[in-house]
Order: sequence, then structure tokens, then C-alpha cells
Amino acid sequence: MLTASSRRATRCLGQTLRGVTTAATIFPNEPSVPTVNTFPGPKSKQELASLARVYDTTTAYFLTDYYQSVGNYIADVDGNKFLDVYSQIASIPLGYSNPKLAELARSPQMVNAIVNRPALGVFPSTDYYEILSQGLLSAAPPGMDQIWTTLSGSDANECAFKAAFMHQAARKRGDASFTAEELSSVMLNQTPGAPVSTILSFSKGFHGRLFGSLSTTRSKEIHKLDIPAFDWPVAPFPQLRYPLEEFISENRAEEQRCILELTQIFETYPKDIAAVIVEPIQAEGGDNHASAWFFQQVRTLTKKYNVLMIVDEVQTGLGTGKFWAHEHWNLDMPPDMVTFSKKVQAAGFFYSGKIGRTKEGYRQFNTWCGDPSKALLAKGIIEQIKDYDLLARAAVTGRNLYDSLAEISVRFPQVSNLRGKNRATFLAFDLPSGKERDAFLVKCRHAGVNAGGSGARAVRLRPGLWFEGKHAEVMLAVFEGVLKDMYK
Ligand SMILES: O=C(O)CCC(=O)C(=O)O
Ligand SMILES: NCCCC(=O)O
Repeated sequence: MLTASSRRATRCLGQTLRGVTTAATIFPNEPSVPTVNTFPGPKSKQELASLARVYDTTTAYFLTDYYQSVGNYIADVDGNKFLDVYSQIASIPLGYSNPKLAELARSPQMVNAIVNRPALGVFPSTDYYEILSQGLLSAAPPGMDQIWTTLSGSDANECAFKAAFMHQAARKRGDASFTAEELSSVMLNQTPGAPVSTILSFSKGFHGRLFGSLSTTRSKEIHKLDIPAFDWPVAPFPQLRYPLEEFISENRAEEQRCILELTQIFETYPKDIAAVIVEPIQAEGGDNHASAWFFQQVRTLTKKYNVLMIVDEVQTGLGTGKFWAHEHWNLDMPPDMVTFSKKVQAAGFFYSGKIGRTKEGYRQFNTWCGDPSKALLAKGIIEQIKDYDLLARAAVTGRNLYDSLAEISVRFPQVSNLRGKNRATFLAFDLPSGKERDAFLVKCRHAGVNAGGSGARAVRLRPGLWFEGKHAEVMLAVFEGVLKDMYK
């Protein structure tokens, strides 16, 4: 049954996509509606219990059958098919079983990259330059033409931190060599070889879970408890009111407050600050936005205080209607490093100049130094995005979806703080409490839509780039049904 808002989204999106390749062409076997019989089904329960004997399944939503998952639909082992607007925590860019990526996976180049996995730092492959230059670097953020590849988002951030520390130390050291004291003290984890230097992050930020990155993660206590942490500075991230355009002056005042506090930290913090790390939209921490003005100020301040600016695009990359969300800010000076992972499938960071390099070697290093098979996959993803203009199309889909959700929020005032306007389908809204949000997500799954949560009470939408009007229609109808069930 189509609601007024879902009809509207379908109409607009149908017009946009007429005459171009659609998800139906790419995924001829994609279901047109979800099917949910028994959920969780008997097989899912049984097979999860088997898996649980050897692997921690505490957080599993259901046992997934990836062989049966197609396009925007994820299947479970009991044959249930859900419209997936969460995409493996925002990390499947082009739908399940994407035939073009599957073809790439069968190519001799991919087979070679997988079975002959190189230790790239010492034995780089003949095609790594071509894979990087025609792939990831063809979508590099403005002003950046250098890349370092890593293994995960956390690893990307940590390697960017290391690059920042080494760059700052080299800047201060000038042409001098390491001193004998540096060489001996570093083996004892003491100064001056292991200097007291820090990475500043923002409240509610999420930058990963490894030892260094976790110290910059500030989203939820549970991620950090019991793990030793660096004593590093934290600055307030603006807590804005939504919709942004209705609270312009309040929001500007809040951002000014945060910028003032950041300035104070730069002025008075007793330890060296090598870099600031910031997400363009705080994702895990609750889909928290800030304006281009705020980020422009951060860039100006970091330049002024000789602090590097790392933009963590692990979740926003490919997700906001541009390759990189910070492209929405119109910065005068690009950030120093931009980290990526998730939808890109490969991980690493972009930079310009020499920030990511050291003259000695073996300092930014590990056995793999990335993974050519993932970099090749990233190339295939970027090509498909360009071939079908998927970022611009996601921007249109997102605008219509935002309007439809805004209409829903009028009928259901429990749906509040809708956010992500003009950020494609990187959308979220709040429900009154975390308990209600969790109940909403469970009910949606029973009704055939797999969505996610972020922060304390947000429902987050992260569909892939082949998500279109007809998918939005299904999602909106399910959301309306569940909201009616919960609130009317
Ligand atoms: O939920 C998220 O946004 C982040 C997912 C992730 O990387 C994590 O939880 O470690
Ligand atoms: N940050 C982990 C989120 C995982 C989930 O709730 O699906």
C-alpha cells in the first residue's frame, strides 16, 4: 500500500531514472518486495548456535546467506529477504552480488592479487601503480595526489596518526639526525625518543578500536572500558538542532562556542598536539552534523597552530553525494590527510606532498602495507560509480527521501531531528528514546527492512548506491506501518 510520501518519492525518482540503467538492469533477480516468514527462523537460530561454539555471535542480527543476497536485498539462512538500508554498517557500496564486481573477482588480475598476495612495502607488484592511479587516486580528494594503503579504517587512522607524529618531529628536527638520547630512550618507551605528543579528537567522534585509534574514539563508553588509553585532548563537537535551516543562529552560536573552546585548547593544552582528527558527519556517535563554516574554522585554526588536520572519511566516503564529504565544505586549503575504508573496501589515507613519507623507510610499514585485491576492487567500485553517475543519482534519491521522511515526521512527531539534507542517502532521525529506537529497528526487520542505529537514539540509513525510488517506497511504507503500530 503506497503512502502519500512514498508515492511522492517514487514519482520523483522514477522521473530521474527514466532512460538510464537502473538497479533492475544490474540486478535482474533482485526481489521487488521483502519476504519475511518466520524471523528469526529455525535455521538461523540453529546455525548461529553452532557458530557461537567457536565464534562470538553476541551482536549478530541474523545468519546471513550472502549467496542469496542480491542488490539491495539481504537474505537470511531461512529464506527471509530484507531490504537492506544498513549495508554491512555502511560498507557495501554497490549492492549484494554485484555482477560487475563478481566479473572483476574472476579476472586473472584479481586471482593473481589474491593468490600471490605481496608484501607491498618490499615487493610491490607490477600493476600496483596502475591499480592505484586508475582507481583510488582517480577519485582522490581535491589537492591530494599521494596515497598510503592499510588494512582497515582503524589502521588507516592509526597510520595517519603515525604520519602526523613523524612529520611534526621531522619538522622540528630539521636536517639533524636522531640523537643518541632519542635512540636509547625510545627503546624504553620514554622521551625524547617516544615524545609526549597527542592527537585531538572531538566528543562523540568514532575513529576505530585499535589501541591508538580507540584513544581518539569518544562515542560510547562500552567501546573503551578496560582498555588502557592515551591521555589525549578532546574538544566539544557542536550539538546542533535540526532541521539545520530552522536553527541557523542557535547553531552558529553553538559552533562558535566549540571553536572558541578548540582555540583555548590550542592555546593552553600543556602537551604538543600533532593533529586533529574529525569526521565530516559523526556516524557511530549519532549522525551528528556540523556546518561547512565550522570545518572551515577548524582548518584555519589547525593551520594557524601548526596542527595537522586529518579528516576521517571512513564512513562518509562515497556516501554523501560526492566522493568525499569534506568536498561539501569548500575549503581554501585541503586537509592534510583523508582516511578511508568501508564503502571503498580498500583502506588507507590520501595526502599531498611528503606528509605520508619518511626518508628512512620501515617506519610506516608492515608486511602487507595494504592489499592489491582490495585496491583492485576499489578501482572497480569507482569505475562503476563513474560509469553510472551513481553519486549524483544518490544525491537525488536522498533529497526526495529526506522530503518524504520530513512528511512522515509531521504525522509522527516521535520522528524528530531528521538530518542529512543534501548529503544523499546519509540520513538519520531520532526516536524519543534508545529503547524505542531499538524496538523500531526490530519491528522493521520483522516487516522486512534492515536498518541500523547510531548514537543514543538515532535510526541511521546507509543504503548502497543502487538504492532507488522503488526501494525508498518499500522502506517508507514499512517505516510508516511500524510507526503506526508503535504510536497510534
Ligand atoms: O557503527 C559504526 O558506525 C562504526 C562501525 C565500526 O567500525 C565499529 O563499530 O568498529
Ligand atoms: N558500532 C557498531 C554498530 C553495530 C550495529 O549496531 O549494528
